[in-house]
Amino acid sequence: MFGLLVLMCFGDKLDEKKIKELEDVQRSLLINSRRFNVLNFWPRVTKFVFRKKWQEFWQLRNQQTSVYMSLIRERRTIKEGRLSKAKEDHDHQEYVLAYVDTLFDMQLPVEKRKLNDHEIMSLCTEFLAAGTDSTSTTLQWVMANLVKYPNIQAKVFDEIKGVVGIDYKGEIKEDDLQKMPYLKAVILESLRRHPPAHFVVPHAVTEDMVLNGYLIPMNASINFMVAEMGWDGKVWEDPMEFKPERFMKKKISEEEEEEEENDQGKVLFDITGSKEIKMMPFGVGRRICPGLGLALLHLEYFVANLLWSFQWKAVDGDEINLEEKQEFTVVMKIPLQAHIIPHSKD
Ligand code: HEM
Repeated sequence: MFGLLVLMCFGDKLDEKKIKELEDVQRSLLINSRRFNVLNFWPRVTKFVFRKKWQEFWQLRNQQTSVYMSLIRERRTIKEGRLSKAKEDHDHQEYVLAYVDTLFDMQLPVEKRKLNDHEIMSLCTEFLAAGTDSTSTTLQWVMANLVKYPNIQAKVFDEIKGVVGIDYKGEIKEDDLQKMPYLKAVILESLRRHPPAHFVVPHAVTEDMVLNGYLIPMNASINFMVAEMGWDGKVWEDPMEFKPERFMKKKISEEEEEEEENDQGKVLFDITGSKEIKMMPFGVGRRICPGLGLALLHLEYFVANLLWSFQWKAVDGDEINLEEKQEFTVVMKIPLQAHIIPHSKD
């Protein structure tokens, strides 16, 4: 997942060694983020009290800056080179835009200036940190449930088979995924039952306000019980059960409205919460996760291809344990172990 996002962030011409360096420094910062949190309080004082911790922090931070800066500069040179070559050759060969390219061109509307390299680094760090663990943790939860419930796994496999045909030996493509509502329902059910973030990023209001009779003071840190919302028995039937069917539109009788016919068997759920909020694994409103569409696409793509290539089985005598553990995201306490057996499609 990290490799894929690095590719989307910095484009295709990357040195493997640099990707590895980037991964190492990003992981160290993530793992140590809770330890370093204390440095946010009274930096003037903690500079002396936690001198060693500050040194450690700055060492990692300098390492991070050096790796990111060289990647940013390299990409800028590649971009400028390719664009001027394309002009010279009147060559309209497609240039695949990377996330960082969009930042080079961005103009801040109020300050009327471009982003500097440190701001670009900060946004690239956010892109990689926010998108990697959240998606890979969710993927692990989805696969764990598919191993635990072989009947659900078989249903997804049958759906894929129905779309591509049993003789198909290639990769499941993005267009095929649009025709797999049950697969989408499995992913939504996993996000409801095992959201990788049990809270969103803290929010605040810019002036005092009263909501449902409660005073929300200006600048108070506000958060939402994301996991509890998805497990609320007043909203969800058997909330702790893994039932993807709850996201499928119920089949209706033939006599019912003809216009509803097209919706039968489809997933009809608004994950953005624009009409009502029954769960919010990506947050809702203005600060909703901007990677939502990308995350769902990646999850559907990986799950479909992992199931199309292999049958996933529990290791003999092993119960799939769905206990949770808080790391950067909420992960499986005992990571998934499974036997994978290639499907014979001959
Ligand atoms: C299953 C995968 C993911 C989940 C569950 C998830 C969840 C979330 C949540 C709960 C928030 C905070 C929303 C709030 O504060 O109200 C968030 C923010 C964010 N996410 Fe995701 N995310 C996922 C994947 C991704 C991906 C793939 C990317 C980009 C590559 C991404 C980029 C971001 C960014 C940049 C923010 C901060 C937005 C802001 O500050 O306004 N996320 N995400």
